[in-house]
Amino acid sequence: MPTDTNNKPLGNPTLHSSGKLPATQAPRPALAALAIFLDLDGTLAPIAATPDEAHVPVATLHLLDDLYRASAGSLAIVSGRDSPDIDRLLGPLILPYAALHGARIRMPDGKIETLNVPQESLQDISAMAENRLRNLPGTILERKALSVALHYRNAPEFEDEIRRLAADALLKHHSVFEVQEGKMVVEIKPRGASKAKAIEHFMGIAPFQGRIPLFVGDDLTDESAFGIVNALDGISIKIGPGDTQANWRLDDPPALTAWLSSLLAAHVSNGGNASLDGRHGYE
Ligand SMILES: O=P(O)(O)OC[C@H]1O[C@H](O[C@H]2O[C@H](CO)[C@@H](O)[C@H](O)[C@H]2O)[C@H](O)[C@@H](O)[C@@H]1O
Repeated sequence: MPTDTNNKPLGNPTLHSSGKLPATQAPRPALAALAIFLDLDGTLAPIAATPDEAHVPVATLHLLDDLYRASAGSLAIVSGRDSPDIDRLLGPLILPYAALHGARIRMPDGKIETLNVPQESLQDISAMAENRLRNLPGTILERKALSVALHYRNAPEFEDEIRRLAADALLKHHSVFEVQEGKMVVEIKPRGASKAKAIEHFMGIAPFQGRIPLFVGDDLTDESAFGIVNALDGISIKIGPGDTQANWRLDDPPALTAWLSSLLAAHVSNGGNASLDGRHGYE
């Protein structure tokens, strides 16, 4: 039975139409006890027609800043995006992150750890993708430091072609790369990199260590993270519809910001403040 911040049962939860409980009825640990991990696209930034058009609303940036402080820095972004994109989308905030599906991590002290990936293989895949996508108008090739994303949101008729392209690319490079499907996208990412491993890594270090992990995501790449968070007795929340192993669900990014704001409000009404000396842009 879910409980509130005082461990009181919340009563009879009503199932979300999807068969998952709405996260409004999830346990609500104090922010000081939480390790907060948030996906970016589809979770903080509403899905847009192209990667460049996505943005995080300003009110969400302020909320993240407050949560970061109130949780004493125990908040990280866990995304498939490349690292410069994460900083651009969240600017002026500079937050710990796992970028590129966990292949690159910025630790709480600012140090960056990157998986070793053979650049020749990546270039080979990129060149092949560029060549074949030329014949698929409306598709987008997103080149990232350690992966490539093949987008078909604006050309759904090429979904099968894109899947074939990714499979062909892996014929030669499957020992170091693997396919990650997502929302109207097929990505070729470093084999073994995962959001689950990134969260495990963060959970082994301060200030995350010893806290209850919370992860919120919306997409297939988030499923491994839901799995590890469940295994650690944390709180896993899926944004939007679709099968998931997350334990809770919220409808969309505004529902998430409302829920996170309520955690912050409980923190403030319990006498908490948001006090971490600022590397952030909102002083
Ligand atoms: O792990 P995430 O932070 O959710 O990133 C996953 C991928 O998100 C981006 O693509 C998705 O969002 C785009 C903008 O809304 C949308 O146009 C696209 O269809 C989605 O698949 C991003 O471009 C990828 O690099 C991320 O891996």
